[in-house]
Amino acid sequence: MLTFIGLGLFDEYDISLKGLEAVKEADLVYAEFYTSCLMGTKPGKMEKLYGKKVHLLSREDVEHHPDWLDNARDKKVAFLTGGDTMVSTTHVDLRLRAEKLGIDTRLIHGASITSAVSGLTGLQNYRFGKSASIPYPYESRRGTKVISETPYDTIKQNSSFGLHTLVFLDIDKDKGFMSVNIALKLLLEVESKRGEGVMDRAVAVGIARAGSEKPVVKAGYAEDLKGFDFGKPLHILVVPGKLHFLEAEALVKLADGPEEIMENIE
Ligand SMILES: C[S@@+](CC[C@H](N)C(=O)[O-])C[C@H]1O[C@@H](n2cnc3c(N)ncnc32)[C@H](O)[C@@H]1O
Repeated sequence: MLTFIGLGLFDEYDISLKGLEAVKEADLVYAEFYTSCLMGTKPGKMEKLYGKKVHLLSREDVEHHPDWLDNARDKKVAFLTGGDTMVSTTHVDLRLRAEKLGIDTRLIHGASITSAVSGLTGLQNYRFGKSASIPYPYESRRGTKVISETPYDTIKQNSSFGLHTLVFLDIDKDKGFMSVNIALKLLLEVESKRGEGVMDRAVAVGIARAGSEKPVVKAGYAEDLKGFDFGKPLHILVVPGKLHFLEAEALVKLADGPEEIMENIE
């Protein structure tokens, strides 16, 4: 049996009781922290709470060579992931591989950043369009910096329908956790190249450390927000589209947004 368990958002206590029971009962416990991670804890603290050794898996172990899956043929295996295990991950592939090997699978859900963002900002979940991800720029073979324009295009398309865009930020082994500040700078660089008015007049909302005692939620014009100190990771960004009156009020009152946001009410 392979049990996918979402760990929630911030520390070892965010796991559900059902998840905790399943980890305690497991013969083997694996975890991946490259799609997301819990910044308020460490593997050692998790192991203490679970009373189990946690084997850390790389992207390679999960997506290309999941040899460890074989253990789930005759043992109870728990596979842990930050947030909800199936939200903005490709772990359905792992589940399908397991099922093809004749291994039974089940899911134990965890709180996800996708729902936390609606809760913290007041932006309604059903008014979001397609999500985007911002990767770190890379160097082309000619040695020039290449910035992905895909997130800019996704924001542009969602905005044309009045929809909000949730923007996931890169987690890179070498470069670290991308901040809201870097993400906004990259989007504004694309704006100055393309000049289509998607970001320069946009209000954005940055969120840091959802699930912690003191999450930071700050709304403002992209240009102003790019210098704001959001503190430690993880960070995520939202670019709102048209706003319902209550959403606009929440951004002003709960996210310290500029009063002009009220002009964006549909
Ligand atoms: C690829 S998504 C995976 C989402 C995860 N499976 C979930 O359900 O929450 C990971 C990205 O979401 C954002 N994120 C995840 N947890 C967060 C948190 N607690 N606070 C702020 N941003 C977070 C970061 O931008 C991070 O790089």
